[in-house]
Amino acid sequence: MPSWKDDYPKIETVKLLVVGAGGIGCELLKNLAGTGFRNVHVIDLDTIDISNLNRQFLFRKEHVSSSKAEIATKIVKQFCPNINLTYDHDSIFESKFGIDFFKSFDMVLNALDNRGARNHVNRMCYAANRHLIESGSSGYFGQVQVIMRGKTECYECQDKPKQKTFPGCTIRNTPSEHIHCTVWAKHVFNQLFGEIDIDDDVSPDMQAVDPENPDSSTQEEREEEVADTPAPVGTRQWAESVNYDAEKIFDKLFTQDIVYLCKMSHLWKQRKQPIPLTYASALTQGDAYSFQAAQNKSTSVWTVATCANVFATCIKELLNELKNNDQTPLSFEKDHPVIMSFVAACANIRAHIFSIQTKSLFDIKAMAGNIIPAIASTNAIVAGMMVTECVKMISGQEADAKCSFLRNTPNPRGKIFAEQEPFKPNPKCYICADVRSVYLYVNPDEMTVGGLCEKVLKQELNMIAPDVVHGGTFNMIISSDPEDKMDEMLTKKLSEVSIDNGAILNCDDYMQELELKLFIRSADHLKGDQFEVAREDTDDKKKEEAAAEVPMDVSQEAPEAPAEVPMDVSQEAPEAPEAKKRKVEGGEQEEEGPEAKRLRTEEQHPL
Ligand SMILES: Nc1ncnc2c1ncn2[C@@H]1O[C@H](COP(=O)(O)OP(=O)(O)OP(=O)(O)O)[C@@H](O)[C@H]1O
Ligand SMILES: [Zn+2]
Repeated sequence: MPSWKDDYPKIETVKLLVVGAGGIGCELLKNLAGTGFRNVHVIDLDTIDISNLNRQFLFRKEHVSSSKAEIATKIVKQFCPNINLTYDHDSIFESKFGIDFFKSFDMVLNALDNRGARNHVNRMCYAANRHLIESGSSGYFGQVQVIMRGKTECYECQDKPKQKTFPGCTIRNTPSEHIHCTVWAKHVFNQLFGEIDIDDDVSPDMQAVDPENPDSSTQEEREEEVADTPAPVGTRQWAESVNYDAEKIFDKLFTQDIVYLCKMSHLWKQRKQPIPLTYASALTQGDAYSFQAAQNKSTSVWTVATCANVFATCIKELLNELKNNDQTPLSFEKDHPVIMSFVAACANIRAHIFSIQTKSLFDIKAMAGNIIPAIASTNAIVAGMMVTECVKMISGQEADAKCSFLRNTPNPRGKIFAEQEPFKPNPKCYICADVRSVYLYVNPDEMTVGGLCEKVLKQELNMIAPDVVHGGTFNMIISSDPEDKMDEMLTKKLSEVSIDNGAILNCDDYMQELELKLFIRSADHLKGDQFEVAREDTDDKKKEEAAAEVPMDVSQEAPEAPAEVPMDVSQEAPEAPEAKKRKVEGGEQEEEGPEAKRLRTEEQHPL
């Protein structure tokens, strides 16, 4: 039987790197082997979880807890012994996977599940000048993006919508939906056992103005309400002072803090007041199942008494885990039964207190882990499209390469599968443009150098080990070399190291071979480490727009119709690109980035 190999002989010689051996990765490896690819290396950091077995078909029950990359390699080799398939059980962020490593492959295929890793591979492929095929799926939505340096958009050319965040005061003071309680419970977990982030405080916020009724109280009234009550103490500090006694922690979180909240009467003028709950009374509310018994009831809603029991057991278990790990902070992991049960119990008790419907462990896990059901057939179609594009790209048909989308409902042409030409690179992209710049809006008297490093450069801009030099003073502000001993510098406010409005910072990430300029713009309304980033200077943009504006009465002409959008992708007309800052912290949901709106393809952008 004729095979693709006859028409595309390069299939047998090219070397491919596959990053991720999960839902899409398993399908992809099987397809590559079946198509005749002979040289493939796969990297995955994870081990097989029982919940993967329904769709990651290379894995069986006996493989649970083994390396995904290792087992995928072993099983593919069983049905395709000729393949030279090798693996690493590691994170793609490891320094051993540097630019030279990427250069040792002809092409890279991503089968990842998070933006940080995708951004990183995008940068490495850009620096190594290797084509990349990106993929993603989310329920019935699937997407494949072809990325060719200098020819197409890169993965980061357009801003992507941020994950939904909630105002801090809703989480701390006035939850109205279960998700608010779940977010709060995750913060409680971090406060007690994880890395403390001051933005994740869980005690009542007495400064908070009611977000839904901002005029319902004055500052004086709010201070008056709680004048005779000492402000709540930090959760970790409290827990340590009572030796992590579960009952006492329960009573602080669900009795004392709630009593304090009730005193903030302006919050309860138009909504139901929460009802404080003691540990002793919680144990009397319904059947009290043990932690073990509760695990078998993951799809039923636990009683308040069961939640209290689970809460207490989990505190003991997590404290032991902390001790056994030399006090290394724990991090939230939805597949860790004790952590997840703690979060579920805590969220449900809070929901109960605020008269919000409680939920099952299963449902809370989906919310806490942002789980959208993974569908095997979506992954299979996506992996199939990746191989099709890969074959085109290795065989001189780059011009025919397409981005493709799978939708959950047919488009106006009656299709659920759509293809589109890849877009040209965005000249304002801070990864693939010739001049790379980012405008950073901060309050230089409040943001610290440490905040700049962790929150802006690492978390927002996904740098791995940034070095930063002040463009005016040439002083080193941040160093990736621990020998430079910059600890004291990290505690300084930006203004103390001459980073004020107009300053330019030269940032460099050695591993990603990424250099970019950070233009500082002072924004006094921002507090602490809050910041906003933009691809262009929004002040200049506004001036340009004002200068270009035609006085209303001079032109009566209708605005020009916008350029056509490829039919298959969207029937909506594109909106004029607009410079919009993205608010990153501070809680409000962010606006879409400038060009993200252009095509209105967000529904089809699960990547
Ligand atoms: N930095 C990274 N380096 C290597 N592999 C990674 C990295 N980040 C994520 N991955 C891998 O990418 C794969 C993505 O697969 P998938 O989306 O099916 O996720 P999953 O964890 O297997 O499933 P689920 O999230 O639904 O439980 C995972 O196997 C994950 O371990
Ligand atoms: Zn780009």
